[in-house]
Amino acid sequence: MGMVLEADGLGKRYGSRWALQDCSFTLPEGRVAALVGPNGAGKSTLLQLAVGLLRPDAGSVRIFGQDPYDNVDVLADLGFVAQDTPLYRDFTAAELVRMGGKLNRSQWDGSVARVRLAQLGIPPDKKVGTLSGGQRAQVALALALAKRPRLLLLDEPVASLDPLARHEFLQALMGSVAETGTTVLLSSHLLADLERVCDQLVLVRSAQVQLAGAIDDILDEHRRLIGPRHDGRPIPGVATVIRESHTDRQSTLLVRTNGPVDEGLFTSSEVGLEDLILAYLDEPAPVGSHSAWGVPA
Ligand SMILES: Nc1ncnc2c1ncn2[C@@H]1O[C@H](COP(=O)(O)OP(=O)(O)OP(=O)(O)O)[C@@H](O)[C@H]1O
Repeated sequence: MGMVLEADGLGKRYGSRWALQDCSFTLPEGRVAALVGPNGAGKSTLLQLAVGLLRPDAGSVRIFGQDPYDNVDVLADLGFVAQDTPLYRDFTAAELVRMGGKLNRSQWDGSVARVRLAQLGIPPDKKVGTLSGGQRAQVALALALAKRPRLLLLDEPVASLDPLARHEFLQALMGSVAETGTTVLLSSHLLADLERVCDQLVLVRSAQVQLAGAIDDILDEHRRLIGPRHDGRPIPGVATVIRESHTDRQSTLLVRTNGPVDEGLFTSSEVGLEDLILAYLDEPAPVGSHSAWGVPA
């Protein structure tokens, strides 16, 4: 299977602080990948590196085998909706659809955008600057779908949509994926939505990729173990303890395995995607955060 996106040791620094560091993963063709992580983890930075809006300070990212910063030709196959869905506010939605047609001659299908926007009741003749935030997001998404990209990168696309619009948008996205085979990388904090539509996961925390791969494989690798109070000694079959809680006698551990775990000692059960992601995202505040605010740690 071809790789649409290959990140290798990818890093980006703002001043002396790494926004993304040593990031390596691949995204196979035709997959829908969830990009998750806490606020400030580096998700938008990763997406902007992938579309060539930022130049890496370390490592590389390749899109269809090419460096997106140096090869503008790659952009013809990319659709990107940035977090704040920037649009020319003085243009109407109809003008933006026409403009999309002029700027993207090869694969552009303006009827995709027109049909979507008509279904959503978005007026074609109103300046987009006067639409609501959710309506503007819908216009940006419709334009991205009309481009018929081979890779679609969406930075929190559904954050400003109402629940019904969110559901409908994700269905339309899945329809488009099924029809055209588009690969999607989609950042969101809405884990239940992601669980419904994604088959790949990229989890970023503290500027680093903690998990990346097929969701089924990742879930297979993790277990919840319940057993006698654990004293911290290595457990055969356990590579990493992700989260642990203890009572006087009993420990509950969420672990990443690297082999079979002794089921005589622990009761082992599967972990759901949402629980798994929450366990990985649960991290202490960075060193110095409390003193910076003058409050006790
Ligand atoms: N232009 C910039 N200049 C300086 N620092 C920046 C800039 N853009 C992002 N950062 C910093 O880089 C880090 C990663 O930011 P990024 O926007 O990639 O996070 P994110 O995971 O997308 O967050 P969120 O979920 O809140 O959108 C943060 O610490 C942020 O403050």
